[in-house]
Amino acid sequence: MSSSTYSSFKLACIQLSVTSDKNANLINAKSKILEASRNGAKVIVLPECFNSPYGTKYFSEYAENIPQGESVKTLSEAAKEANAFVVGGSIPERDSSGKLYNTCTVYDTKGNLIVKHRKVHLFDIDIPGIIKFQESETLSPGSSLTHFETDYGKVGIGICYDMRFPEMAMIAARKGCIAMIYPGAFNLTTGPLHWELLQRARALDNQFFVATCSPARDMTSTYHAWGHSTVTDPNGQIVATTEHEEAIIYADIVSSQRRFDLYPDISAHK
Ligand SMILES: NC(=O)CC(=O)C(=O)O
Repeated sequence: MSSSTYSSFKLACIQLSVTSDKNANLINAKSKILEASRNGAKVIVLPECFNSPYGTKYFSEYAENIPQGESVKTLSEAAKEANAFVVGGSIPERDSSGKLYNTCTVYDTKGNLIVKHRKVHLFDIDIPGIIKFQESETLSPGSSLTHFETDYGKVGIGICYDMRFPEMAMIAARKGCIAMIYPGAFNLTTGPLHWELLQRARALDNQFFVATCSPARDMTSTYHAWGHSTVTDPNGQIVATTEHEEAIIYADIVSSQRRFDLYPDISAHK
């Protein structure tokens, strides 16, 4: 399909309440996916670490093999029932050698797992007395960039900290993506500083939509997510956002007039 024939679609970001009960998280995620679909969403996004609390001490316990694990099964069923593309936030993944990753899985409208993205840039921060979080204590980084085709155009995927590295979004744009989607969980320190600024910058630089999807904030958990799931348009304007409670936000995404089918792939330039 050429980019000129792509149509617009409704995108939903589910700012999910995540608990320490994995099964409850999966049931809640599926029910919210079906709710978003009833409201017309055709691409539905979950937050970073949606089946587990976000914290290095939890990753091993909640990790699953992909595609054998129960989270893939639930999301596949949900995508099929919803007849929508599902960007499955992220889950801790354990590969066959025992390494752990922070991984996003994506499903088509038939429930097929079409692509997975392992977080490339691991979030290591140490601001003495304020926040210390070291994903690299337990996780390994992914080593590839990820894009997938929908009926509406190509979409790029990054996870949270990946948003701080502009090259990923730029390459996605040059490859013809109409949007970049970042499941993410900033926090009460970095959220107010950079969450909105980064996504507006990525959108404006690349003249495409950017969507971010956070877990809802839980002040009883060890990591306090910023929330504020947001969709930004190619002008850098916010078209949908929310505060920090559980919520679903919706935005209409329209494909751009740029003709990537006619331009050389400058990301391949040596
Ligand atoms: N959680 C992350 O990966 C990133 C983050 O919180 C930040 O960059 O700030």
